Amino acid sequence: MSPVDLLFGTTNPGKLRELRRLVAGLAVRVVSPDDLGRPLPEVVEDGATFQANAEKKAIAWARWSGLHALADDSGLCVDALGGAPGVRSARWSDLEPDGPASPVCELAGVAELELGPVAGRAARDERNNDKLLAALSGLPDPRRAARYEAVLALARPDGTLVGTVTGTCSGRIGRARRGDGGFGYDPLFIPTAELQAGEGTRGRTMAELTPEEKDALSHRGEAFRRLRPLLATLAARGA
Ligand SMILES: O=c1[nH]c(=O)c2ncn([C@@H]3O[C@H](COP(=O)(O)OP(=O)(O)OP(=O)(O)O)[C@@H](O)[C@H]3O)c2[nH]1
Ligand SMILES: [Mg+2]
Repeated sequence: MSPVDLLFGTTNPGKLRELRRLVAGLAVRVVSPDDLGRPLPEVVEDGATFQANAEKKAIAWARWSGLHALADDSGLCVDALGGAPGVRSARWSDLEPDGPASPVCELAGVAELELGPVAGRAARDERNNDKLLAALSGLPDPRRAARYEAVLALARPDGTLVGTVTGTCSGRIGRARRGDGGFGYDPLFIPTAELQAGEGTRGRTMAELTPEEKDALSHRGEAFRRLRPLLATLAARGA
């Protein structure tokens, strides 16, 4: 039986890397928007919740591609910031242009234009992390609690929804970037499981974990494990 094609409707290479790992063992072939070689649809993420955005993206990508499509809307929610940045995590630092300049790019938004989408995203992640450190500056550990949330939505080619699943990962925001794995806020996010790893351990950030270690405890890994039975059924039916 040939694997079923599943479009992963994302513009985020970090998410795509993780999803390709997570489908291992399933008769599913992950197709990226770039694989289809057509101009990407503009999907405005104007939903107030991760679920609203994930479902909107999944439906739009399914209809655009004619394939089953999976979309992920996710983000970082910081207790001391009332749950911000939340659904605005990707572009948080662009929202108030007076955020601290990134070491990579002096002016907000210039990176995206001049360095291209990948370097632009890296520069934006740098600015987001600068802003997060500034926003929590001086707060003691107990006030630096945060959680990642991920919502995965699966849509049929006709744009109807198969299902939506969620995952979360609690942790704490560190005081300095550590590690070069993962993406986005990972260099500052210390999972609770790492903080409980034992007396005297400093707790590794998400970016210091191996990919497999991150998948085992991340919000995306948890959401995907809830999605797996739906994908197995899809694959068994040959979509
Ligand atoms: O360090 C991180 N490790 C993670 O595991 C993670 N998951 C989400 N995030 C942050 O939240 C935004 C999602 O925004 P988002 O869901 O709109 O995705 P995106 O805009 O990057 O791509 P797309 O899937 O929408 O095309 C991302 O950009 C990141 O800043 C993460 N940061
Ligand atoms: Mg997005």
